[in-house]
Amino acid sequence: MVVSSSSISPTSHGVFSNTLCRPAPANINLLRSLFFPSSTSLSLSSIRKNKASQCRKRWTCSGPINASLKATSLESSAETIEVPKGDMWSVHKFGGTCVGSSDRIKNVAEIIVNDNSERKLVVVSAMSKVTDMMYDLIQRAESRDDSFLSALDAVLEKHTATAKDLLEGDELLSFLSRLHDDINNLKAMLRAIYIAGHATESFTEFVVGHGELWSAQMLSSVIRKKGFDCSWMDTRDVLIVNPTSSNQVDPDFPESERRLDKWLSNNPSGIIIATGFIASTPQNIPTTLKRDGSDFSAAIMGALFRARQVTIWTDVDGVFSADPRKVSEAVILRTLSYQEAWEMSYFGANVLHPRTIIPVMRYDIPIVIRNVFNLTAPGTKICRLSPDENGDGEHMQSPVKGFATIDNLALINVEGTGMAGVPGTASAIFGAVKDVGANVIMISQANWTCSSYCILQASSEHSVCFAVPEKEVDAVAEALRTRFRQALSAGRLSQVAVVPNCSILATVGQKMASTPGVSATLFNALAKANINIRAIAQGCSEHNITVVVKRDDCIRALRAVHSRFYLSRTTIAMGIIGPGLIGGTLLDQLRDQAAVLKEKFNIDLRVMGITGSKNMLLSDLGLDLSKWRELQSKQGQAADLQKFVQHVHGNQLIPNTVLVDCTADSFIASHYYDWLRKGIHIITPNKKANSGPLDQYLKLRALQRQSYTHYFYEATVGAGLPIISTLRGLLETGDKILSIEGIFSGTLSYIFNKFVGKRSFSEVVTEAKQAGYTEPDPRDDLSGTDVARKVIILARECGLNLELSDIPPESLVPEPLRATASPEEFMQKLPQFDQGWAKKLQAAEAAGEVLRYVGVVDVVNQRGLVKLQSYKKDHPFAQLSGSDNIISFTTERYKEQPLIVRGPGAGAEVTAGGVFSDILRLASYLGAPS
Ligand SMILES: NC(=O)C1=CN([C@@H]2O[C@H](COP(=O)(O)OP(=O)(O)OC[C@H]3O[C@@H](n4cnc5c(N)ncnc54)[C@H](O)[C@@H]3O)[C@@H](O)[C@H]2O)C=CC1
Ligand SMILES: N[C@@H](CC=O)C(=O)O
Ligand code: NA
Repeated sequence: MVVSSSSISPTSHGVFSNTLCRPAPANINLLRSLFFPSSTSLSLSSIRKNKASQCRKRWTCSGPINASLKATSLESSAETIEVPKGDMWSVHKFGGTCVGSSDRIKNVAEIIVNDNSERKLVVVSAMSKVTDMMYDLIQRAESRDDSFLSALDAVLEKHTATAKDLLEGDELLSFLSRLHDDINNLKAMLRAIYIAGHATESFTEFVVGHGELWSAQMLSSVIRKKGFDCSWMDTRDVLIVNPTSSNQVDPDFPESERRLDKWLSNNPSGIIIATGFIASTPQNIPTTLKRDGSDFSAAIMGALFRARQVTIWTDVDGVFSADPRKVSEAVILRTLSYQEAWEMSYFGANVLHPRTIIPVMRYDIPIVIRNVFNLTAPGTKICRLSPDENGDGEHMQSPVKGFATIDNLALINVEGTGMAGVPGTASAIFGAVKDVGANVIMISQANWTCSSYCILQASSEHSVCFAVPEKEVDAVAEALRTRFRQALSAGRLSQVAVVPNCSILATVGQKMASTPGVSATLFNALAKANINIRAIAQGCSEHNITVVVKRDDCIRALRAVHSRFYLSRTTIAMGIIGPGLIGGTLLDQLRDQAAVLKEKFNIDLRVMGITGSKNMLLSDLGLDLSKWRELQSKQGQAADLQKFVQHVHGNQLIPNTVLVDCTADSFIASHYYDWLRKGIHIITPNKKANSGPLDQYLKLRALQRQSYTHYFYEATVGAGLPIISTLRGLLETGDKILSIEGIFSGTLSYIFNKFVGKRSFSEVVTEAKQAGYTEPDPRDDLSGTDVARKVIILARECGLNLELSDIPPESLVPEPLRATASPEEFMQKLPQFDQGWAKKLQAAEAAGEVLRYVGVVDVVNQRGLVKLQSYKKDHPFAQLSGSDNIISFTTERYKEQPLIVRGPGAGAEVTAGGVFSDILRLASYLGAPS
C-alpha cells in the first residue's frame, strides 16, 4: 500500500480525505497501487447487494440471513468503555428515501430542530438511488465503458440541483466547491479503474461512500441556515471497524471512542450530522458497514454517545405484526423486546438487522422506528422488556408479538437407524453443508421418519432435518450423498431426502415462554386451515416457534395464525352456490350483518363468488352485497363450477374457504367429498348428500371426522330449528336415543294446519309454495320424500345405516301427476284432485281428528318410517300452526317426558338464519372469539 497507516493522521484519510477537502490532482500511480490491496477482495455485486438491502422497505423479506449471525454472542464485542457522554444525546437515523429530494431534506431538518433533546447526533444515508449510481460508476469503469463520465455528470447534476434548492450564499458556494473537488477526484479514480479494468475493495468502498458525505454536508448546511449550531461528521474519522467476513464488520469500540472524544473536543456543536454506512479500518482505510450499514452506524453511535434513544426514521409507521402485503390486518406493534426484534429479523422481517441491535442492547438504549412521512404515528419501540412483560398497552395482551416468513427454502432430511448413538454424525452433516457454503436456516432432529414431518427431539437421533435456501439445496444434497456414500450403501443411513418448495413461518414473542398452550393454539390454527406442517423447531428460549410448510400454503398459514392470536379478524372466503330463495335470503342477511360481525366479533366474511346454474359472479376481494343481484345480472359470466371453486378457494390471502350449497341438487352434493379433501369447509341446507347413497355418506363422514375440515348442515332438518345440534348434544354426552318422532315438513304442516272447512287442497298447496316452504319441486314435499330424507338424516346421525329406499313414503301426490313433466304443470293440474282431498278431510273431521304427516326414527328397532296419520284434536301434533315442525326425542334421559323442539320448520328467513348460524359456528371453530 502506498498510503501507509503511519502517513495518516487520526482525523484524516490521507489521499481519500484530502479529496474531500481540497482539490488534489489525480495520482494515477497511487490509485493503481490500490488495485492490489492486502485485504480480501469483495465482489462488486455482493457489496451492492448488501447496500441495496438498506433501501428496501422495512417489511421486505430480506431472505435468509447468514445463520452464523444468529450464533453471534451478544457478549462478543462487549468490552468495557468509559461513559463520558450521556442521555442528553438523542440519535436519529434517516435513510435514503427520507433525504431523497430537497423537500425531504428540509422535512428532516425540521424534525431534527423540533427534537428538544439537549444534543442530537443525526446519521444520514445517501440520497435515494445515489449509492446505486456510485456502484454503477465503478462497474462501468471496470468494464472499460467510458460512459462512467456521463454517469458521473448525472451524480454531480443531482447534488448540484438539490444544493441549489436548499442553500444560498457561502454555504452553497462552499458545498459546490467541495462537490466539484470530489467529482474531479472521482473522475481521476474512475479513469484509473478504467485503465486497470479492476477496482479494489477499498477503492470501491471509498467511491460508494460519497453519497453519505454529500447528504450529510447538505443537511448540516440547511440546519445552520435555520440558525442552529451544527457541524457534520465524516464518520470515517471516528468509527473504526474490523472486517470479519466479506459482508460483516465488528466495531472497535475503544478506538472509536477515543477518536470520537477527540472529534468532539474540536466540534462542540449541539447538532451533529454524521455520515451513515461508512467507517475506517484500524489502518485508516475507508470501508463500509455492509448490510444495513446506516442502521448499524446509528446503533454504534447510540452506544458511543450512550444516547437516551436511537430513532430510525423510515417510510412505514413501525414494525408490523406480519408482512402487511400478506396480512392486510397486520398491526403496528407498539413495543418489541430486543430479543423479539432479533428473532423477527432473523426470520425475514426486515425490522432491523440483528447486528444493529447488539450495540444498543449493551446500554439498554431503546430504538424507535418511526415514519418520516407520518409524524402522528408513535412508531415501534425496541427496548428491554422483562420476561413476562408485553410492552405498555400492547393490544390484546397476546403472548405472540408477530410472525415472519422466509420463502424459497428446501428441507433436507438425513435419516437412518445407524445415526443413533454415533457421535459426530451431526458435525459430519453440518461440516458437509459448510463446505458448500450453504446457510442452514433451521435445524430439527427427530426419532422417527421425517419424510413428511420433523420435530425437535434431543434425546434420540434417527434423523436430522434442516432447511436451506432452495438455490443451495442441490449442492448440499450432493455433498451429503458424497460424504455419506458408505453409510448409505451399507444401509446405516436410509436416505438423504430433499423436500423442495418450502417456507418457514416463525412465530415470535418473548411472553410465549411463560404462557402455556401457545404452540397448541398455533398448531390448531394451522390444522384448522388444513395446513400440513413439515417440520417444527422451538428455540430453548421459547421466544420463537418455527414451522416449515409448503410454500404454496405459506400465506394462508401466516394469515391463519395471525388471526388465531387475535391480532386480526377471522376472515373466511365464501362461495354461495344457488342464490335462489334460501341462498338469496342468506346473502341479504350477510349484507345486513357484515358490519356488526366485523366490529363486534372480529369476523370478516367475504363472499368471493355466487353461482347459479346458468351464471356466476366472481370477486377478488369480496362482493359488495348491497348490490349483488344487480352485479350478477350485469357482470355475471357463464357458470362453471370448477372455475368457481378454484376462484373462491384460490385466494392465497384468505386462510379459510367455505362453500355454501343452497341448491337442492345432488350433482352439487356429489362434490362435497372432493371439496372437503381440498380443505374447503361446506355448509348446506341441501339434504341430498346426507340422504343419498349410504356408502357415499359414510365416506364423507369418515373424511370429515379425520380432518379439520368442517361440514355443517343444521338447516337440512327443521330449517333453523336446532335439531341436528340437539341430537349431537344428546349423543355426545352419552345419552341413548330410543326414538325421534314428529312433524318434519314445514310444507305439509302448513297444508294440514290450513286445510280446514271449505278450503281446497290445491289452494293451500299454492299458498305454501308462495310462502317459500316447499322444495323447488313441491312434489318432493307432497310425496313424503322430503320427510323421508329428514328421517334418514337423523337415523344416520344415530348410527343407523339406512338407505332412502328403506323408508317407503306414503305419497300424497295423485297417481296421474307423479310423472308430470314440470313442477309448474303439476301445480296447474292439482285442482283436478281437490274433491278426493275434500272427502278425506271430511272423514277426519267427522271423527274429531286432524290429519298429520309424521316421520319416525325408531332407533330401538333400527328402522324409519313416514306416514299420514289422524290425531285427536288434543294431541300435541294437532296444536301446531303455520309451518311449525315439532320433533320429540325419546331417550334414556328423556324417557318419561320427551325432549321437544318446536317452531317454524320452513321459510326463507328461518332457513337462511340456520345456514348463517352454521357459518358463524365455523368462524368460531376457526378461532373467532365466542
Ligand atoms: N325453503 C325452505 O324452507 C327450506 C329449504 N331447504 C333447502 O334449501 C335448498 C334451497 O331451497 P330454495 O332456496 O327454496 O330453492 P330455490 O329453487 O329457490 O333455489 C335453489 C337455487 O339453486 C340453483 N341451482 C340449482 N342447481 C344448481 C347448480 N347445479 N348450480 C348452481 N345453482 C343451482 C337454482 O337455480 C336456484 O337458484 C334446498 O336444498 C332445500 O331443500 C332447507 C330447509 C328449508
Ligand atoms: N320443503 C321443506 C323445507 C325444509 O326442509 C319443508 O317444507 O319442510
Ligand atoms: Na335445523
